[in-house]
Amino acid sequence: MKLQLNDVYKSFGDTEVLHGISFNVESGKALGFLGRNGAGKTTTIRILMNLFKANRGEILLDGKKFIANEHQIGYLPEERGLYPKKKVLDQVMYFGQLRGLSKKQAKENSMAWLKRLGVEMYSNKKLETLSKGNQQKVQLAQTFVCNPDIVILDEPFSGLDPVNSQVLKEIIREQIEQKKLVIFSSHQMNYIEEFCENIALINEGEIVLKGDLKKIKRDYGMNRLTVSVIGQSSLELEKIFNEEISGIAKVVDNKGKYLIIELETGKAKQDLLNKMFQLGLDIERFSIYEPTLEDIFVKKVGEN
Ligand SMILES: Nc1ncnc2c1ncn2[C@@H]1O[C@H](COP(=O)(O)OP(=O)(O)OP(=O)(O)O)[C@@H](O)[C@H]1O
Repeated sequence: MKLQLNDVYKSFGDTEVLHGISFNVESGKALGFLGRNGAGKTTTIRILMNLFKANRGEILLDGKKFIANEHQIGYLPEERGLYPKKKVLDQVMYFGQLRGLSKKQAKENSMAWLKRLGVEMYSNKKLETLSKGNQQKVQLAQTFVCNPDIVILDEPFSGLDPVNSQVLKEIIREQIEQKKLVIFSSHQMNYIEEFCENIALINEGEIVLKGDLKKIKRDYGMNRLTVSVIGQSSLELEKIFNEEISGIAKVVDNKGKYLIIELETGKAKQDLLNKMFQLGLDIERFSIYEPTLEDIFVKKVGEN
């Protein structure tokens, strides 16, 4: 399956918040959808879910108009939508039935998911009596109860302790392996790096970066190296770079234990190595720099 958003616009009153965004999601390759607070992620997801109507643009699934109600979608919204006074099993089942499962199937699936998420012992308790993390797990059971083909997770790890995060990680990995179409929105970059082959970065209602995360990292790392030497602090080494190596490379960041440097245009790694040997520097570290997603995020949308 391939989901395509093409040139989607959305305004609230006179304020346009999405200015023509486009990106694709393919099954089996999770998409990390990220951006700063207020960038437009939730609005985009709500448009996908048909909770908001776009002013312009189209959403296609395998080339045909995408109508959310015609598909099994597991949506974990940012604002959690459960009933505090209702019993846990009843509300997960209710949602399953709402999505077309028979009562029997809904009960079976609900119990299986509550068990998988380690909250089956609360099935007859009112939701409001559960801890925040356990309520989150019930919400996750609801997300998966109808065995969705499309899974949209907005900050799914919020409130989960490390053990429960591990359980959820396994579930998400499974969903990806089962070739589900997964959209994962989070401010926690480490999770996006862990699961997502592709990313779409939205800033102030525009997609400013998208595509294969590995390739994006390679492109961002281009011409950058991490360097340290034995017997010199990173501050001392920074000074040497500024004073004696400036035509070959410049320091872009001092990480304390090492420097991130960028080769000047037309200069190669070998030029820098030669110069460092010439200066008698005892090289400890000299490797291609691979930026983290957080580095890329801050660089791309960190200003202002
Ligand atoms: N119902 C609404 N009415 C008016 N403006 C809205 C509405 N929903 C969202 N907005 C505005 O649209 C913009 C995008 O908001 P959105 O919730 O999509 O951001 P987000 O990327 O999900 O942010 P966060 O990471 O904080 O959840 C914001 O300026 C927000 O104030």
